[in-house]
Amino acid sequence: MNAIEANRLTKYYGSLAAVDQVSFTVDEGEIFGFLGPNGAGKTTTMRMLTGVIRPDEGTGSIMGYDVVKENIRAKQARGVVPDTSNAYVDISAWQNLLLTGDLYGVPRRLTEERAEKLLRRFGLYEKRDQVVKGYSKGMKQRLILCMALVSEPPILFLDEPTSGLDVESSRLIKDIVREVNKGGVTVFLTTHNMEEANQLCDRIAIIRSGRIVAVDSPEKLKARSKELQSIEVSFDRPIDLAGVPLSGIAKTVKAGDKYRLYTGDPDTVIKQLVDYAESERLRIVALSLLSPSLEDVFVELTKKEA
Ligand SMILES: Nc1ncnc2c1ncn2[C@@H]1O[C@H](COP(=O)(O)OP(=O)(O)OP(=O)(O)O)[C@@H](O)[C@H]1O
Repeated sequence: MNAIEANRLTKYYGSLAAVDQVSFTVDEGEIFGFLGPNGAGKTTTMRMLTGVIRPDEGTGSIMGYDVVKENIRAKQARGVVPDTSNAYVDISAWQNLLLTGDLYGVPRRLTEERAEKLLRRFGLYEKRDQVVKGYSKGMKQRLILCMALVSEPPILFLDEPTSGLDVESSRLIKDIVREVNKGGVTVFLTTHNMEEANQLCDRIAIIRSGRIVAVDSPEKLKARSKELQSIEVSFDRPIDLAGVPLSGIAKTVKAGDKYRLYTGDPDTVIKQLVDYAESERLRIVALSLLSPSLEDVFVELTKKEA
């Protein structure tokens, strides 16, 4: 059984198809990333899968439960960290967790046990009785993650979980996502942070203007774009490499004192660079072959057609 299934999910806002026939499946135990630029439709997709809004077309399911027709069962199977805080700010972290436990029908003693464990793991236990209003952004985000986990759901949804957080909170959240995943929880997360997707995800769906343009593992996505290999080179004195006729180059980019040459044929380009340096009596200070970063692939795939 798939942990998550989206089948031609579609949502319109007026005439805009914010999400347009989006289909994918997430296996149990996977960390699945939904990566796309601002306004691509990530949050809208997640809201349909988490029962906040209804799809106009298509279906979604969580552990086999239809997100519309069997919403209660689907809800029991997922914990959600939404894009805006769902914690009550006038009560304490502890009270927020008890409320969430009640909402999911978890027996009170079990909620208390889990709440204590979670708050300790998230470094919030000492502050558990403080009202949430006084929490920093990072503390609030950690609390929201605790709330999403208190029902011990098999699936965890996170919308931009580390966006705008300090390095420490962000790292803690990533560590915990990995940890709960090791414990068997399937994770679906949206992000526009390529490095985060690269570090965390088993597979990534790239979404652009409401449509999925690729679904694959980070490494396979990188391998797909061989022509996005590049050579970084710098010489001992400044030269205008863009004016030098080198063959086999798709694009030349100057970055600081270095040049980055994109090519599908690094061998030929490196030989030409060496010849050029010799004829001009230049010393090559640095030369490296870079495989495409996820960012390169992302930029390529999310480029709007002219
Ligand atoms: N409630 C709404 N009413 C009208 N338009 C909306 C609404 N919610 C989203 N949109 C539009 O739908 C498109 C997709 O938005 P969505 O929030 O899903 O994108 P996103 O990928 O999550 O982007 P971001 O990273 O900026 O949150 C955007 O063009 C957005 O302006």
